[in-house]
Amino acid sequence: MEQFYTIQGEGYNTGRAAYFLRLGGCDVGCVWCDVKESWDADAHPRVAIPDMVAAATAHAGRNVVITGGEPLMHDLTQLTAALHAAGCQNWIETSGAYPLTGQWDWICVSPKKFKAPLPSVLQQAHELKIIVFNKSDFQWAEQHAALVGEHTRLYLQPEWSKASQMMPLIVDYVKENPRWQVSLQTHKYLDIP
Ligand SMILES: C[S@@+](CC[C@H](N)C(=O)[O-])C[C@H]1O[C@@H](n2cnc3c(N)ncnc32)[C@H](O)[C@@H]1O
Ligand SMILES: Nc1nc2[nH]cc(C(=O)O)c2c(=O)[nH]1
Ligand code: SF4
Ligand SMILES: [Mg+2]
Repeated sequence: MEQFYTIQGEGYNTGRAAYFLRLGGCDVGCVWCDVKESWDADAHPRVAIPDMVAAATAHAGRNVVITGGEPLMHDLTQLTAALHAAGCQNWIETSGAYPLTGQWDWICVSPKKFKAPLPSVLQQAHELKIIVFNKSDFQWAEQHAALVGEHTRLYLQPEWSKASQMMPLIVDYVKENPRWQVSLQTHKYLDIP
């Protein structure tokens, strides 16, 4: 759908330069999704893998974030192999609703109520990032934390439109439950892509 070189705004790798490949297509249907224009894969031009790799490696950074849309609706075997061959570190942003394909250096799973994550993807997550839209999401967060590995990093990220209401609850929760950390969509505060 789009490609851009920016700073990873969220989660464990926040603040690090990364080239984003946003792949079209998603059927998860989050009511608060901040890229609904990504949902229809056919609305976006197809780009060949060598062209994506060339664009990604035209910058100083070598970290590539593959996101969407839901990137795991595509078989990512060839794209990630080509990026690795070009010396890139491959990071994914996924809901976990589809089986994991490809070679990954960092896996961020952000599970959704609208389409459940697969246990096999949760078990491979380096990072679990829960979007907090209302109070009930803390209990829901714990249900998913029980399904990831013991070394998986746990993040609570406010849903953007609810951030001012949810941040005080997130702060209190992290102080009481220090295995969790705060994640903010810092790129939105920085006004960068
Ligand atoms: C747009 S999604 C694309 C990747 C994948 N479909 C997923 O949901 O993980 C990228 C990240 O943005 C988060 N996100 C989407 N809309 C958001 C919003 N309104 N507020 C906060 N985070 C949001 C998602 O939970 C996910 O972690
Ligand atoms: N800067 C920046 N960081 C991000 N981290 C995850 C994003 C996404 O939409 O997947 C995203 C994004 O859209 N921009
Ligand atoms: S799974 Fe990701 S891309 Fe799909 S609707 Fe939800 S937030 Fe948006
Ligand atoms: Mg985003």
